[in-house]
Amino acid sequence: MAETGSQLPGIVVTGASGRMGQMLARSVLDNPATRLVGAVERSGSDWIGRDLGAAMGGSALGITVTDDAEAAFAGADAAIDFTAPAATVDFADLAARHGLVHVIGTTGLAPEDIARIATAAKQTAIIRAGNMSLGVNLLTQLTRKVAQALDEDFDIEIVEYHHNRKVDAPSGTALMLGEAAAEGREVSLEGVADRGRDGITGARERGHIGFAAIRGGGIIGEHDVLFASQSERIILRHVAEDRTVFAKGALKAALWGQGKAPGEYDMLDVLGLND
Ligand SMILES: NC(=O)C1=CN([C@@H]2O[C@H](COP(=O)(O)OP(=O)(O)OC[C@H]3O[C@@H](n4cnc5c(N)ncnc54)[C@H](OP(=O)(O)O)[C@@H]3O)[C@@H](O)[C@H]2O)C=CC1
Ligand SMILES: O=C(O)C1=N[C@H](C(=O)O)C[C@H](O)C1
Repeated sequence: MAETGSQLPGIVVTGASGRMGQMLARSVLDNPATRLVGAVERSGSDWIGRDLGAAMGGSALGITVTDDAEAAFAGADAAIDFTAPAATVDFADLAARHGLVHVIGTTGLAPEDIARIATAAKQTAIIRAGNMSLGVNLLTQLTRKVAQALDEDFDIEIVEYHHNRKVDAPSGTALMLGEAAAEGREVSLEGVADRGRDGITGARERGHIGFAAIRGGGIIGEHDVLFASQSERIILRHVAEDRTVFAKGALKAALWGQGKAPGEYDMLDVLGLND
């Protein structure tokens, strides 16, 4: 039976004034299978109290941007959250209390943030990924397979490129790719990651996985996984041409999560790429 407007999953977007927040709000509004039911910003933002559509430079939508996340979450089926770590852990608690699906795109989470999210996921479905695009999630699988096939004669280096407003490094995507490479090699990433080189570093250690972060202009997000031996190089590369790839994945996750048991999920679960 076709769903009527009020039965479609209602979605709240947090960080609504942000680069991803605006992209997500537009994607929810454009998707005939979803309803936008709330837009949350941090207290003090000059978007609070304004109509979201007008604040985004278009016509009014009848949705007022609020800092009352509690009220916004109470009436929703899912929250899509691309904000900042301190906000995301609070939103996870809130999602758990209201039993709504929490889709987390926020990166730069510390181990204690991830532990708090895991606690919240005992009460509701939480889907989290450092990159929600189909391409990057496929790339993690390829990276794992290539790392498995090659021995430590091949040095693995992950190079990420982002815009000059990005606040965390390595990117969430770079860490996903690093985890995939470490998994392929059957080692713990923590034990082999080189997350920044400066000065007299000594020669590269065999078996380590290196990370390098480039920040410049408006680069949306590009990632290279380099496998380099003395005589050949393989480079796996993903380029995000625009932010719709992330929003599309997040929306897919919000819909996929409806009716799922409490727990932690990732985009491989959503995309059916777990093998
Ligand atoms: N997983 C993925 O596929 C992707 C992940 N990201 C990640 O998403 C996050 C956001 O990226 P981006 O949109 O570029 O960043 P922006 O800085 O443009 O947006 C973040 C927004 O969150 C808001 N915010 C901060 N704290 C709160 C709070 N307590 N309550 C409500 N809103 C809050 C910010 O408000 P203010 O500016 O006023 O502080 C801002 O509007 C980053 O961690 C980024 O790495 C980005 C793209 C893809
Ligand atoms: O901050 C961004 O912009 C992005 N962040 C994510 C990350 O940290 O990998 C995903 C994407 O690359 C864009």
